[in-house]
Amino acid sequence: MLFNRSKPEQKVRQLISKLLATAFNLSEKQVGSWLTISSHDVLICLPFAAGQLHGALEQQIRAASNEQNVTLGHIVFETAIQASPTKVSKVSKIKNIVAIASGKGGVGKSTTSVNIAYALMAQGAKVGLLDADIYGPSIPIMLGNTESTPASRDDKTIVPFAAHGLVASSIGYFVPAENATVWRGPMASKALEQLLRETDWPELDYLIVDMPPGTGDIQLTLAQQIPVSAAVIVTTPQDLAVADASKGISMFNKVSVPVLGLIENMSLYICPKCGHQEHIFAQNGGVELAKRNNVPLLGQLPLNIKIRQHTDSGTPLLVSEPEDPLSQTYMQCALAISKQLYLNGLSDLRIQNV
Ligand SMILES: Nc1ncnc2c1ncn2[C@@H]1O[C@H](COP(=O)(O)OP(=O)(O)OP(=O)(O)O)[C@@H](O)[C@H]1O
Repeated sequence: MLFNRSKPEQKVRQLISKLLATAFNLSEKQVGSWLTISSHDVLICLPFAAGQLHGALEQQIRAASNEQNVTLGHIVFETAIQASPTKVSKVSKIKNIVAIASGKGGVGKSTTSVNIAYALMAQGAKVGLLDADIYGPSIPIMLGNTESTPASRDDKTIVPFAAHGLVASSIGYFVPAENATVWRGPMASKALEQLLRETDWPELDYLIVDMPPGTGDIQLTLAQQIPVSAAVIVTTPQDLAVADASKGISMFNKVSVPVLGLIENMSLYICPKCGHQEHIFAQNGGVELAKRNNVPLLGQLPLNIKIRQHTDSGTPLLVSEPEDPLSQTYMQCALAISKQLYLNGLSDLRIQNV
């Protein structure tokens, strides 16, 4: 029979499906399509970036197969991220554009964008970073790339600059910060769209876009005219920032860009000498906002001098100290973003199939 799989193969499939379903809180049916089994060899093609878990998953699979006397050969993990649908036409070679936004300025949106970009890369995705913050393009400084100017190989497209393995570009090359205050939404979005479409990006799973802070005309036009797959909102826990972040969520809802969730930055300060914890910017503001809006809390980062020192000196934490617990927190946020975008795609499919 055409669909009759051999018994040992079926056993391997059942065992691995069960483990993956538990690990990612999905159904066995959902994870079943990730598996290709040939004889005793297994290829696991994950639809989101979860590189940090590959080793532990393999160990769990091998332990379970020993216990159940199931013979296993090679286990290979791959990352195969799908493109999500957008209203505006997509940029060639870029599967997903994820906007990182904040209602209020200075909450750590650029710092988060940079570290999330590296964390997604460390999780196994192909990632680029676009600095769209016309008011204060800080990405070149954070990537240690202040000297570079846009170059072109063919006088038509711009070559993005490379920084510690990441490709990036900045609107700051084209919009002098001192002029930004007089820019209107259509002007900013035109400049950004040109930069986006005329940059010679390599194949990317994700392009992270560091948006300008705020929820005004410029942000609304950018969110509408750029083919954004989804947005992530960064906030600090204090009331003022949370109120503005809430406006940010409403803005993306208005233009039907799904909000993947919230990252609460500067959640608390832990004294490195005595370990005392202080909620300098109030407590749980982001947590409550996420609950109120029924969006996931993707992660919480403390106020920590290492984050500032590394980012401000052009070697972000993920690059300089990838094993640091704070880097691991960024890794978990990156995994949550990637997985949430995948889950959004599943619910889109369900809607289309109704
Ligand atoms: N978790 C953190 N711990 C310590 N310092 C942080 C943290 N997050 C950000 N910072 C620091 O706070 C400052 C502001 O951060 P950043 O520039 O990322 O904010 P922003 O929201 O992008 O600002 P803007 O509104 O200007 O775009 C930077 O000096 C950065 O290094």
